This record gives sequence, C-alpha cells and structure tokens, in this order.
Amino acid sequence: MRTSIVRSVQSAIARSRSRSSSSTYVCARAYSSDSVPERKVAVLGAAGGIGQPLALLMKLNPLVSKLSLYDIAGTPGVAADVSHINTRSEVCGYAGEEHLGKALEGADVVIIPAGVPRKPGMTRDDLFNINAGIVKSLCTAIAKYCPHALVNMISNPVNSTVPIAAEVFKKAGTYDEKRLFGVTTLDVVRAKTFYAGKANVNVAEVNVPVIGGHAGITILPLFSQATPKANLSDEDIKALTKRTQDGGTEVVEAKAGKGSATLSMAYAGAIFADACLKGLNGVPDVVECSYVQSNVTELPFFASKVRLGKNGVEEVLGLGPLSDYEKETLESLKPELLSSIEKGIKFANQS
Ligand SMILES: NC(=O)c1ccc[n+]([C@@H]2O[C@H](COP(=O)([O-])OP(=O)(O)OC[C@H]3O[C@@H](n4cnc5c(N)ncnc54)[C@H](O)[C@@H]3O)[C@@H](O)[C@H]2O)c1
Ligand SMILES: O=C(O)C[C@H](O)C(=O)O
Repeated sequence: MRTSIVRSVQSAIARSRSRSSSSTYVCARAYSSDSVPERKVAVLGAAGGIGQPLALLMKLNPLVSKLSLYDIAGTPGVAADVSHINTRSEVCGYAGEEHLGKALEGADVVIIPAGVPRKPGMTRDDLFNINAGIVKSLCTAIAKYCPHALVNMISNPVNSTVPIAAEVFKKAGTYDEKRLFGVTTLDVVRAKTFYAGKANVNVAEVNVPVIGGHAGITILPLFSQATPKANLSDEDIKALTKRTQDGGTEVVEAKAGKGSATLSMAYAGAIFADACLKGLNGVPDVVECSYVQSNVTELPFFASKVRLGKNGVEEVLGLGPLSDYEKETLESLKPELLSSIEKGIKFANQS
C-alpha cells in the first residue's frame, strides 16, 4: 500500500516536471483523504516573507486538499519545497500573471499577503499607493476565476484594502459581503500574548476580542472581556492596549528595514484560514475576530467577533459590554477608520 502511494507520488512529480519545463509551475500530488471535503486554498504573494511560512502552515493543514501558490516570481521553488512534506494536499506553484487564472480556478479560500511591507518610520497607510493597485488587480482576477471563494485579505492597509476589494467585486457583480474578510487575527494573537504575560495566566487559555480596524489607534483590544479574568489596573490596561496597537511597529523597528511581521502573521493567517475552512465544512460555533462589512457601528466595515459557517460570515456578533475607557477609545478611532474606508472606496471607483 505504502509502496504504491510512494510510486504514485513519484510519477505525479515526474509528470509535473515534464509539463513545467518552463519552470512556471510544479504540481505534486500527495495523499488523498476520503473523509474530509476537498478544499483548494490559494495564497497570492506566496513567495514573500509571509507567503512562504504561510504556505508551510497551510501544507500542514489536513483540511486543505489543494494548495495553490501564486506570486509574480519564485513560486515554483516554494511549491517544490513544501510539496515534499508528507501531508494531504497537492501543491502547485504559479509564477506570473498569465498563470493567475489557473492558480485561482476552483479556490474555496484565497489568502492575500501580496504587496510591500513597511519600513521604520512608515505608517500602514504609506503602503496604500503600491498595495491598493496590487489588491485591485488580484481581486479583479478573483471575481473572474473564483467568485465564490472566501477572501482573506492580509495586504496593508487592511482598513482600506478590504473596501477596495468590496468595490472591485461590486463592479464585477460578484460581491458577497459574507465572503470578504480583513485578517486581524495577529492583533488578537498579540493581545492574548501580552495579556497572558501581564496577568500571569496560561496563554493557551486566554481569549481577548479585538475590534475596530488594523492600524494604530483603530486597533481596540477589549481587555475588559479578556478571560481568564485578572485584576489589572487601569494603567496596566492602557499599557497593554498601546502595546497591542503598536505591535506591528515594534516588529518593523526591530527588523530595522527588513520588513514587518512575517512569522507571527503567517501563524495568525493560518489560524484564520483554518477557521474559514472549518466554517465551510460545517463545523459549528467557529468564531474569530475579523474586519468585515458590518452594522455593529455606523462604520460600513468594522472588526469584531464573527461566526463562520458554510457561506462564510454566518453572523457578525455584537461588541458586548465595554468599559468606559473602551467606549471612549472606540469613539476616537472612528474618524480615522472611516477616512481609510472612504479612501479605499474612492480609489477603487476612480481608477
Ligand atoms: N494583516 C496583517 O496583520 C499583516 C501583518 C503583517 C504584514 N501585513 C502585510 O502583508 C503584506 C506582505 O508582507 P510581506 O512581509 O510578506 O512582504 P514581502 O515583500 O516579503 O512579500 C510580498 C510578496 O508579494 C508579492 N507580490 C507583489 N506584487 C504581487 C502581485 N501583483 N501578485 C502577487 N504577488 C505579488 C511579492 O513578489 C512578494 O513575494 C504587506 O502589505 C504587509 O504590510 C499584514
Ligand atoms: O505593522 C505592519 O506594518 C504589519 C502588520 O500590519 C502588523 O500588524 O504586524
């Protein structure tokens, strides 16, 4: 049995090598699984700092049957590399725009970490001029080749790139607000880590919702709802809030010009994609925070807890009780978040 699987993998690799002589893509079939639904996940920007470890983590996910790795260059190598891992999914690497359609066809989940990262001294909004165009063209292709996929937007500034994606999909007639997500999981990951350290509780048991958006003061961790409960002072809560808001900058400065968070982001992106896949597969009660179309506040997009289901967003959950500090901070983040949303909408509609 094992020998025949090994032989079939070897012959699949040989077949893929012969058809990828131009080195544009490599496809290698691994193992099949009868009990779990087939799911194709595409990563756009897969040769980058986030893309590579995210490709690795998605290759480790047993819910994935096909892993499609797309970038403007470098993906055949990444695909060949991760394809040797003995997990379920078939891996294909596509390099160059002419292969984007093939990379996307049939995708259930598309994860987008394509675009430039920050350098010290930059805000996420400083990335807008380059990343807005990248996201727009990738979303145009998604609308064409996999209009029903769940889209996990990582590219910054998320506060604007998600509204850009929504406008592109609206124009193409494929927009479904239940299928578009800004990935804010890294804020939750950070809030959990920092809270566990300060409260001296087991980090594996910690939960902290993070609402708002994904940039500076628009990131609002709700430590008043954190569990397990801990008796932290107002000063501690303020310091934890600030550290969560500045978490990305902390990494950008530490990397000193060599980019922003990649490994922790890949981890966070893998958690969120896994939640999307579980929801699609009908696993009940899958809840994660995400930046989605929302009416929990007056802002058209807002991050809060979201219940995931077979069609993507099943329910955008309310904010729950907020402390006075959180109420005040929520009001103060709204103008900046609204202006980032409007900037994205304007860009998508004028260019
Ligand atoms: N949402 C979050 O929490 C979060 C966290 C960390 C980083 N980010 C953002 O993710 C993005 C990527 O960061 P990174 O560190 O991986 O950057 P990186 O430069 O290491 O990788 C980006 C990759 O995107 C590719 N790319 C560029 N244009 C493309 C296109 N048109 N199609 C496909 N691929 C394209 C590049 O070739 C590169 O491989 C940045 O915008 C960064 O700010 C978001
Ligand atoms: O901070 C950045 O520029 C990257 C990312 O948004 C992060 O939060 O780490």
